[in-house]
Amino acid sequence: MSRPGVLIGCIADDFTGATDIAGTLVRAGMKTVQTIGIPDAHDPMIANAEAIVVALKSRTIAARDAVTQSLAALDFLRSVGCRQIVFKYCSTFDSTEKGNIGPVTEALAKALGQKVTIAAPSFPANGRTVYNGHLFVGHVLLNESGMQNHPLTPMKDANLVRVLQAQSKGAVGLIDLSTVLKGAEHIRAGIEKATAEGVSLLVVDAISEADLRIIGQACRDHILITGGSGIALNLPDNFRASNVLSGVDAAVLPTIAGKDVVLAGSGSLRTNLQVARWMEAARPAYRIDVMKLAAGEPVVEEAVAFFDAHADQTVLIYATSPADELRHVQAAIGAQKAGEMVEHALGRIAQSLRNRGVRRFVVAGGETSGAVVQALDVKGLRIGAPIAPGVPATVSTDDAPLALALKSGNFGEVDFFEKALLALSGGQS
Ligand SMILES: Nc1ncnc2c1ncn2[C@@H]1O[C@H](COP(=O)(O)OP(=O)(O)OP(=O)(O)O)[C@@H](O)[C@H]1O
Ligand SMILES: O=C(O)[C@@H](O)C(=O)CO
Repeated sequence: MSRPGVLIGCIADDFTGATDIAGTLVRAGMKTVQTIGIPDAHDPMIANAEAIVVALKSRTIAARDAVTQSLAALDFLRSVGCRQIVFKYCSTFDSTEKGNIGPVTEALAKALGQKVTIAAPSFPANGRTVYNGHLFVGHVLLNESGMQNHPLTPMKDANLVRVLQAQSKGAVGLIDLSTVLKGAEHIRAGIEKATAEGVSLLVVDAISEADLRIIGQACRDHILITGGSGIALNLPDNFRASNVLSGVDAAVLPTIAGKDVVLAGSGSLRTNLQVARWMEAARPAYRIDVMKLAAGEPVVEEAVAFFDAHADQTVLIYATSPADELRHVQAAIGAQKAGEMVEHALGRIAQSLRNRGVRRFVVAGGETSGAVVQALDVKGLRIGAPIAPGVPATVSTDDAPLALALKSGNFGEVDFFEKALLALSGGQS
């Protein structure tokens, strides 16, 4: 069988979201590489890839910049021959007031000449389901799940048709669960009917992986699909059905020797619990005091000194704080500025620790992971086995490889940090 080249190209709006969908494609048997930003089309790291996930940090930037970056990623993916494009955003539909999911989807659809595009953020393995267009996290609506307090993208409305409509020029409609449950033909008919009625974006209900697989089948011929990582569950099978996948085991990574560290910049409820669990176990932890950081105090140097003082143990360095403390800091400094300062500090800390022999990084938070990975000048990631749903182990593609676990804020059980450290050191998680 001759190699078909790259089949699926994903544009992810943050780095942990990128590893999430890359992990899904790997588990489905696709040789997948994650690039940090847009690489050169001749970069050797993409040589044998069947899927490429371009990780952008475009979730919280201005909509026009997110559009420009996403179109550049699309150009790259098309230049290497991708047959299907997935725009991957958060399963909690994280968006700023002015976007960016609507503007980016519409720009990609226009560039690809696609009339109607689905939006399917469901991720049932992590409790995110969509029913009658409303996004639930576990048993509660999105806007009651803690996401209403998100530091950068507070989600105050669970009705995704309304949220997406507010961000989009075209009309937004819904393919509801009763249609999804009737099967792929009915979904296709629903999409055709909506298109005829002038709808160009369709939120699609899904409450199980089976639903997402059927939606994936129904959209087999869509050149652009958007959603959470769950929408990719069936895409490799669509290609497998046409016998164009190599079938090589995609998930074996080398073990990386060296020191390790946990860096947490997520403000999510789950990361707060994971940090609390670390403290309960009386493991060493340094808290980044954002007010001190803002006052120009040497917080980065202190964090590194703390690491040095605990050289024989694994250290957690965190800015994660409960919602009320976060609000206090944001009121004093501004949410955007506080976020950037914390990200910059964690990036500098990561650089110093790498110079001290750290080779394995567990990072919590999408924006935070973006900042850390960029500070470490990582260009690409090979994707390994899952540590938790949505979080695979990864190893960077450079000559001096690093092992990284990039965790979305709300992912992983309370003992995720311990599990990830074990998995990255070559143990079983
Ligand atoms: N104590 C703090 N005060 C103010 N801002 C903070 C604080 N701690 C973290 N931040 C900022 O909050 C933002 C958290 O976003 P990040 O994407 O890293 O985590 P998350 O939103 O929980 O995760 P995800 O996007 O993966 O769901 C970052 O910009 C981070 O720098
Ligand atoms: O879809 C998700 O929930 C994650 O991959 C993510 O993008 C969170 O930042």
